[in-house]
Amino acid sequence: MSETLHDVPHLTVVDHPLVQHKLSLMRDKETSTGSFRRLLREISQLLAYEITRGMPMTLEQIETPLMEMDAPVLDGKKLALISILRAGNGLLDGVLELIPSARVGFVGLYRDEKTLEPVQYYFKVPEALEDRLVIAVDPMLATGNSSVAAIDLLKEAGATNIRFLCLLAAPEGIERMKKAHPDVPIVTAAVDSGLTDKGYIYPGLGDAGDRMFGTK
Ligand SMILES: O=P(O)(O)OC[C@H]1O[C@H](OP(=O)(O)OP(=O)(O)O)[C@H](O)[C@@H]1O
Ligand SMILES: O=c1cc[nH]c(=O)[nH]1
Ligand SMILES: [Mg+2]
Repeated sequence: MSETLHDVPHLTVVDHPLVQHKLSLMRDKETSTGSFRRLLREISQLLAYEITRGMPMTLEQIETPLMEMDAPVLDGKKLALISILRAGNGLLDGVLELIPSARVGFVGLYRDEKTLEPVQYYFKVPEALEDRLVIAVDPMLATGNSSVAAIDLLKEAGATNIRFLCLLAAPEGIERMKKAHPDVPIVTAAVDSGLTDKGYIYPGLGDAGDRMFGTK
């Protein structure tokens, strides 16, 4: 009852009207920090629905008030959600509400503003990654440098079944991920036009971490 890797497309854009409406509100520069955070949490749950498609299932015998039945339930080890700090936490919170039993890990990375290369400052992930579906979350896939580095680290730690969840992607980042990690399906709410010369997604929504936490 589970999907194989080949059934999951490399890129899925969730074009559901609710996702698109909330994303437009998030893009608006007048949207407050509080609303931005709330909208991201709401969208993350809609995206989580898509990225968890095809999770392994098994049948468990239960008794309804009327009769016994073999009911489908999730199978296998608890999945691992990996937040790419800091902006990943905005997606993590919502997904965790939907999958409260998930194990959680953190990869601390920030982008050097000049080189656009990721700088690592933290790494802590659940045990037995090799036996789990691993979902890495970060709202922004721009050059792809951060997500490629985070997934390199997850693979080094043993992960073999990884998916990547983001809110906005640039074509450049998708290409980079496809080259470096063709085995990692990506789910996003939108693919924008490109990158500015400073590496920002265009038209984008600005710096997700700053907008989420009110920093600048
Ligand atoms: O695809 P890339 O070009 O690597 O850019 C994307 C990265 O940039 C942002 O993080 P940032 O470095 O701003 O750190 P933050 O989450 O702490 O704000 C974002 O959350 C991604 O991690
Ligand atoms: O547009 C972008 C690109 C990278 N990181 C962000 O937060 N926003
Ligand atoms: Mg940032």
